Amino acid sequence: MRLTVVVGSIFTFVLVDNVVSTLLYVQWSGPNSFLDDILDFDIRRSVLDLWMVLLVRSCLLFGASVGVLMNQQDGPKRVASLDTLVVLIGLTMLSYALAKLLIFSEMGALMHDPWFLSFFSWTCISAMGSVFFWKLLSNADVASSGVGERERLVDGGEEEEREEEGEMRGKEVKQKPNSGATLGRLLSYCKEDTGLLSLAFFFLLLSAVCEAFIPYFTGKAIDGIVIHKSMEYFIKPMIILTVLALVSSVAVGFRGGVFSLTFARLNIRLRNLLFRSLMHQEIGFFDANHTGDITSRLTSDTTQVSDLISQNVNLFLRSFVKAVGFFIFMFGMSWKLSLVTIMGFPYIAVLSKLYGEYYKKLTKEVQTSLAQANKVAEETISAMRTVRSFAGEDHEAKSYYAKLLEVFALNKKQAVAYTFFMWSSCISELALQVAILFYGGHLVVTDQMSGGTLISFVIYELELGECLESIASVYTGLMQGVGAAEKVFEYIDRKPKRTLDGQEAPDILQGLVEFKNVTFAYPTRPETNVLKNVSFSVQPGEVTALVGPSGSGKTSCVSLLENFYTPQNGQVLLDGRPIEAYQHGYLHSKVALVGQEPVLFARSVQKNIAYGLPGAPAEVVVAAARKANAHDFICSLSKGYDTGVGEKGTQLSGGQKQRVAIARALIRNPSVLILDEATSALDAESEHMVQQALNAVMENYTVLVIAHRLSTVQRANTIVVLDDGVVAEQGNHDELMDLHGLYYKLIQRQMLGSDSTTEPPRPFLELPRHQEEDEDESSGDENVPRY
Ligand SMILES: Nc1ncnc2c1ncn2[C@@H]1O[C@H](COP(=O)(O)OP(=O)(O)OP(=O)(O)O)[C@@H](O)[C@H]1O
Repeated sequence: MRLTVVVGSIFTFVLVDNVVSTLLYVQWSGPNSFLDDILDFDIRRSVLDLWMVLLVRSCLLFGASVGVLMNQQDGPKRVASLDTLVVLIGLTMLSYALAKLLIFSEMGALMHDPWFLSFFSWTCISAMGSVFFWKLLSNADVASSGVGERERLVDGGEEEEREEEGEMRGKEVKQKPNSGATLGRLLSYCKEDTGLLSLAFFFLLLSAVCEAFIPYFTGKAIDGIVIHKSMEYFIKPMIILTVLALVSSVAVGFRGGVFSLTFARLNIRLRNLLFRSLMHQEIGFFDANHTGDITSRLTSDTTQVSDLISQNVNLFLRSFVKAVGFFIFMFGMSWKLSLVTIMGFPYIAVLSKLYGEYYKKLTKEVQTSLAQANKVAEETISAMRTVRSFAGEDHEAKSYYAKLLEVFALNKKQAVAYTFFMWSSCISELALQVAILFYGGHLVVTDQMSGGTLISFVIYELELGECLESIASVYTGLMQGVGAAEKVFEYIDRKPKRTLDGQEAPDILQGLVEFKNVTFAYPTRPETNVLKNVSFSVQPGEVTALVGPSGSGKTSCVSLLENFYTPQNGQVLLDGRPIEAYQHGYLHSKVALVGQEPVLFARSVQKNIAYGLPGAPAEVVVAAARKANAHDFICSLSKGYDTGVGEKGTQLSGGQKQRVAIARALIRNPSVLILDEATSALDAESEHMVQQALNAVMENYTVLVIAHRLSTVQRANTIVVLDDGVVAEQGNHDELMDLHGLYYKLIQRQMLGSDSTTEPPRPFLELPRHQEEDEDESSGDENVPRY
């Protein structure tokens, strides 16, 4: 709402409040002058104090409104920061009015005076109204009020810039989620379980009603012995008590079981949604977020959500229904004592709210910190061989311990917060009990209540205290669950920055790849262009090689061709169409990649080869394996094609893995095959086996090959030399050698074995091309390819 409207409403409210309260006060005090009332003030007869309460709320609202009008930029924020204090003040005004009612009730006729009752009611309404208007002021729309528009525009502009910047850097721009909305959304995921939830609610009501009657009949049983001194009066309530206790126990069991079932289903739903959302995120998202963080949301956060929500919703409903039942009984027994009880509640509620919010903040921090620790553990364990080979065990253990200490520092904060919360909540409860006993004792002494009723009331009050304690702890637990849920929803709701919604799927694909003036920067490093105005093409049926020093951008070209990222400028075309115009599944069946370090899944060889093609016939798998020179070694494995390859394929050698990966690419019968350093990590024997497979493949496919070992690409139809993200040279081997440029230098360096980034060349690589050809011809080696 616009600030001017809010302030106008507040001024009107303050005016009306002053007029009405003063009129009611004057009506009550009659001919006595204001000064007499002050000088002769008696809390049991005067309502001057209620009028003073009016001054407090008027000053608060008036002062805050003027303050916000004078400082529209920060005013609403400052008002909002005092929200809880103002709620407390409002509650105190309300409690004071109730206390006044109780004091006047002691004076008999005074309480029934219509002017007093009107003044009392008006004070209660205005106390709540003040809190309402305060909230309105804290949320007022400063922007629309005209003044300060310029500042807002400047600020807004900056904000937009910051948002854009955030987007550019691949970071999320986060809005503070609303706890109520998150909880509502979680419950909406249980819609399908409405039947189960209704059943749980039925058992909940049944147990709560039974439990609500127990203190009442306990009081009856005590009255039977103390007042009636008769077994008959004692036994009857005892039998009812037993039946109530039995029914309530059975209902409690059913209720708990059904709730657990419902929330187990919620857990499954959340995980499923989250995993699906993750599967559709763009590759840049996985560059920017660590695997440990992501898996921690998928595992521990989702479990926390369902566990905490299940326990706490169960506890909250149970406590709430019981509390309502107890209240009804308590009001029936003594409205005066009930008012005393009511006065204490709001303070306990505010206390829990404050604690709950602080706890929620801490929980989020603990989870983030835990995810960091998990990240270290996961990274270390998955690279255990490297850690062992560098004797980094102790160092890694220390890093992990340091992360755990960070978690512990937060745990300490949680413990301190809990200690203070328990102190304050126990003390406030104790104060309430003392007040009840004190006032209850007075009521019994003045014959306004029987002793048995006081005992029942005290039992109810104790039970109510427990319910409220549960509700307070529920709030904390729920906030903890909501904190975890917000993190889960953040990923579920995340819209991928790149959608794979291309539709093209032509029947025939030539396999012509063109890079046209491509400039590209990774989303995590938007300021660094790793490819600059790169143009080259891969002709159908030919072998094109990408070479260049390490970090020159070869793999980045492959990533663009795989449609993992969008270039900032220029286009990557396949048969003349932009790569993103193709259907996702179609593109990856036509453009297949054998990566630097192929990743296999912990499944059988057969399933790895047929990955993404469920139901591929066995003979097709075998044919692909044969083409990849992998059939023989697969047959020699203990279970042949059904042999498991272990996590990431660790149970296979590097060369075997690579050949399975080649088979996985070939089974798709691709139009374009990308070989990214497919033999770089292999020993000579494995390389030979893989190279044999590749030689055969290269003759039959359009191939884009990247290799450090220049001998493997010398026979390519075209060699594109990249240098620091720029195409430095293009041509075939001879043309490039004649240029005496970068390619020539690379060849020279390799021949001399001085390129530190590569292995020393093997003997046959050292031969100049014509000599190599001569030797090839003379040796008649079938395996040396001619492209
Ligand atoms: N996911 C990424 N996020 C940010 N920067 C990246 C990412 N991958 C690579 N880079 C950077 O992009 C540049 C080009 O890397 P790229 O992997 O394409 O080079 P390359 O020529 O394939 O190198 P190599 O031969 O050593 O594999 C490098 O500076 C690298 O640091």
